[in-house]
Amino acid sequence: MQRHDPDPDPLLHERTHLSRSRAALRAMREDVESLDIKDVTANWVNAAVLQRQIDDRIKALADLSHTPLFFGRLDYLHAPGADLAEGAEGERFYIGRRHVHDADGDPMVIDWRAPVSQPFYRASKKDPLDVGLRRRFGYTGGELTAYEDEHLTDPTESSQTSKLLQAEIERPRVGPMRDIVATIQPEQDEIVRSGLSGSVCVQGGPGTGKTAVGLHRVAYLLYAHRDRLARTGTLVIGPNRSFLHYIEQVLPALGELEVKQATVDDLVTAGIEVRGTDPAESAVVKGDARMAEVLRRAVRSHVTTPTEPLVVVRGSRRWRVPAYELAAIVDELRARDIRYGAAREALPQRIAHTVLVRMEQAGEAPDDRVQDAVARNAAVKAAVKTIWPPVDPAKLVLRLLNDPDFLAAHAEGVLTADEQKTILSEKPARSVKSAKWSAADAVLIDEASDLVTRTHSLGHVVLDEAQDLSPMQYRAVGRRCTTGSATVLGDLAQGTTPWATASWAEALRHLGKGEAVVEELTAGFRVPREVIAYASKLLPSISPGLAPVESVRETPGSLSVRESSDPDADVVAACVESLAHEGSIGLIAADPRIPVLAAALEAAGLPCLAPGEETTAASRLTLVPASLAKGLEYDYVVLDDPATLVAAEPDERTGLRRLYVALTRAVSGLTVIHGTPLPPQLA
Ligand SMILES: Nc1ncnc2c1ncn2[C@@H]1O[C@H](COP(=O)(O)OP(=O)(O)OP(=O)(O)O)[C@@H](O)[C@H]1O
Repeated sequence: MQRHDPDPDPLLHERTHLSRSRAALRAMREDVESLDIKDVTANWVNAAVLQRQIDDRIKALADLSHTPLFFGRLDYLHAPGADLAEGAEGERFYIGRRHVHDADGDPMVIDWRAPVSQPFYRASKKDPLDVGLRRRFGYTGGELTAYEDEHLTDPTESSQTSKLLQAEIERPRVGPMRDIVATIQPEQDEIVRSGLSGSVCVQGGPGTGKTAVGLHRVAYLLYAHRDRLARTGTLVIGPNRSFLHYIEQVLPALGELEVKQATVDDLVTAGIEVRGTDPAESAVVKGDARMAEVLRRAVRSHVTTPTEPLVVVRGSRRWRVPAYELAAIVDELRARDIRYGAAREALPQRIAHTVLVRMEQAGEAPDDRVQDAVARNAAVKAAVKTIWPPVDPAKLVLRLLNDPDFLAAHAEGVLTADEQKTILSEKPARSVKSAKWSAADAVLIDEASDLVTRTHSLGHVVLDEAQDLSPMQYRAVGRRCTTGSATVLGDLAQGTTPWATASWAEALRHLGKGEAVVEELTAGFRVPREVIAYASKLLPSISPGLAPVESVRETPGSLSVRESSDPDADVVAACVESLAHEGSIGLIAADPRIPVLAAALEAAGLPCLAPGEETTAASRLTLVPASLAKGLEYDYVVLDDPATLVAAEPDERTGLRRLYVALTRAVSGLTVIHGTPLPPQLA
């Protein structure tokens, strides 16, 4: 494909640009390293802050030998508009992970997130976006070794799938998740670059790049709205620790070190310890959005209408506020859309104001200080304590779950009698401390806390594996981005909780982002065609109406399904067989099978890791309980008995969905070993 290029040795030319860019990056780093802040900072706090910023900047300017400085080049037909381009006078741009400039400030490498880089991801023969040539670079061990050209305006050149993209997708997966900056696809790029103000929801089957897209979107938003998001903060929410560990390197590799990660449980368990679990039926009711109304009523039930007048003594005078006037103040505060705690704080001032009016009517001239003093008066404080008492969210939830009458009073017409019975504790705890709180209880406490004091909202939240959240969990996440936006990622077919999301529209409503656009990703970058076709046989049973993923990869021989009369031995043998290949291996099994298989592997002298432990070239086999497989991937997967995996779940649909997740973790090959008959859907 080099026929259009007049350059006699393009590769040499590009390598020269690479080494010059590297030198320029080194010079940029040295500039920062040589900054002397002694003279510019007046105090040690400023010095420490500045030093930290400098250290971060130095880290961000590191030249990582295994991540190429640039991966693409765009030759524009015309110089892009000066307002758009980082280097408007040039027509050729090298696209990389970060911006690099030479001593004169001219760009050597353009950040992939800059507007001028966008055509690298979006330009096509149909719409070349003024790009004459798009070049992709291939690297081997940090060396630039190949390039691939597309002449977008040349009608004689036929479109082909990029071999470099293909190679990137097929590269063995050892270690944590990698970034995909070099190969983001057009439909993914649209999501990555959608604006900060709007929320986006992405429905996509296994391996369509939802997690990758969500993480790159954060990196993009931080680039495009750095100041705003530095103030308001960003957060990535994932299903569990091992998953978060798996993805934690992606953003730092893109130069973003400030993004926090958490599970939903992490967010809501501040101050209490989760030691209990709920049976499914009660967790479903506790996770139902109607609980928000029960809690709202319970919190507000603490407010009482005053029946006694209030008498404030100041000096020799007594000021009397009649009960009906106090009641009017309370009614007005009740009607306002403010938090319980905020209203409670406003109440003494309102009462004091009424007293002040009385004083003025009596010819006094009280000022603000008098109002403050009245608000702090013991009689006023005592009245406020009776009328609008403090509410402890955990105590409130404890009482709802322990006291049938209290629950009935607030759940009347909201929860049925049976539902109320379901969530009442069997062994009522005496105190918040001794209670065996469950994860669902923690979410209730979080909701109650928000009714009392507004939860702090972040600038942007990415919610991964969203399909597993209960409505109450969506609400908990939603209140952490009320003033910001969200990226919601999930797959309805992979929902394995009893309260799994059935429709995105409804989930987004619970999240408070009903206006979010739902996008769909359908191209699969992980699972080979044969394997995804096999797994997709489950779709009609687990998520009728969802289209199967279109794998971009043909890998003949990637699926092997074997019946076995000695499954433990055959599973071990399949692991040994997989280990003969390069890359990571995951042995996925029903959770109850894990101890047996761990023993079998040990007896065979095969050491294995737990999910979340990083695979390395030396230690590549992970034993994965099916319950933790979500979101993860392995080059080769050995799947232990599907029917057992299905049977380990509370119902068939959940079992088949869990199986769908397990069947879709493989990048290069899947071996299914079954000692019992396969579920009929797979037969
Ligand atoms: N454009 C791309 N170029 C290269 N690799 C990609 C691209 N998009 C996705 N991938 C790779 O495909 C794999 C699957 O991506 P990812 O884990 O983000 O998918 P997912 O939709 O979140 O899957 P799941 O539903 O199973 O959680 C990852 O290894 C990811 O790096």
